[in-house]
Amino acid sequence: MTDVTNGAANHNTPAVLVLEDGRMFRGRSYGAVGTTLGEAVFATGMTGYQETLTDPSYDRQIVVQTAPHIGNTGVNTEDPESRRIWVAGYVVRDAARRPSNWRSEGSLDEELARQGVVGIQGVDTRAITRHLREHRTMRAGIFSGSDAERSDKELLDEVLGSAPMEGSRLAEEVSVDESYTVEPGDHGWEGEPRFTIAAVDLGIKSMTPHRFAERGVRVHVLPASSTLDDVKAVGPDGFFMSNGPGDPATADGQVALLRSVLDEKIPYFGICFGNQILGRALGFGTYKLRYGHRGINQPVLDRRTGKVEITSQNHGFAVDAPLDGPTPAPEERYGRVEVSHVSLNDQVVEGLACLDIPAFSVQYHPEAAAGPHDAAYLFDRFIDLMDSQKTSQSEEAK
Ligand SMILES: NC(=O)CC[C@H](N)C(=O)O
Repeated sequence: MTDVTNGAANHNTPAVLVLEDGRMFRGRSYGAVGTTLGEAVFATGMTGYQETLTDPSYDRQIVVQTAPHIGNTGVNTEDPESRRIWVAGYVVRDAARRPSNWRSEGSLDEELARQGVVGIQGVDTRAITRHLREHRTMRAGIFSGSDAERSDKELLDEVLGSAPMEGSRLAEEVSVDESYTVEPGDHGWEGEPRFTIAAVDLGIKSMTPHRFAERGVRVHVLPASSTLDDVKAVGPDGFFMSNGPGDPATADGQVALLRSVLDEKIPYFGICFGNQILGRALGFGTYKLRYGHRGINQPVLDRRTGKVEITSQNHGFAVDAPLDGPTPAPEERYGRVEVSHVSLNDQVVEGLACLDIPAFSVQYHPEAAAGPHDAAYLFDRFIDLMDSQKTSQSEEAK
């Protein structure tokens, strides 16, 4: 929830970050002035703040940047990953006073103010991060201007009255209302599209359809509430579910949709929320991590190849699946499944691969915006999966 009471920030305007356990960090306003509430999380990316801010998976989250200097390259119109900034609030140590970059079209401070995003600067982000890491991510508020002058108790009560992330259903809030198509020809692909997929937007980042399109895949992006008929209407060779905000335990509609798609033997690839939905469709549970994984420097082991990837991540929940070997999926009709990828920081499940149906997913972000490109091979793996499914279906038809 954001309540902006007056205009752009003046850098001497007081601001305070209040955590739900009563810890307070006083600083100065950044971006819009007013009040905002959300879940405080930390992100460890050294670069790519525009991609972070515009990632719809950050809806309702107050993002603390561990990189101390933010805003130095300004903002441009090329890097956003969606139509707007989604973070509920923004916490930085040292905000750049003046942007300097050949692509810069304006200052981050002004852009945050223009979009009504309340932030705070001049706080000890290292101390905040350590606190969240030791205690867990928690509800928080940023209060600036006259709102920062209210009593500590009033501010804390407001934070304690806000909704927790557990149980939040947010994908519908950030998804598109109308479907649209991303054409390979608009992304450098020459010739006819090779495949067509239906991609459900649960908070999709624009780089994801781009990565498909540049490989010759036509992408029909569909709203979060789409049905099996909507999916089949585009004649898909494959099905995709995107990243997105909120608690995967609330995504019953999408779990039911994915099950019906898997029952049709349409190849599936999921990213992040799409990985959690595959986990649930197979019958596993999900749970909230203590402080999550957010940043563009997260090491993951591909257990099939033994290779380590440095990945971009943004998740607060994870799939609860057994790490040892292929196991039968709790939903028996889907056969065996294995945890294909695992976090090298804490052994959290980072990928699932089905052995008896054409479906796999990862918890991290191979679209790499921002972030390293190590995991781009996953888009090719999905193309190979669609290819072999098409071949085996045409052989069956003979
Ligand atoms: N980026 C994502 O898709 C995040 C998925 C889910 N909202 C989580 O926090 O774990």
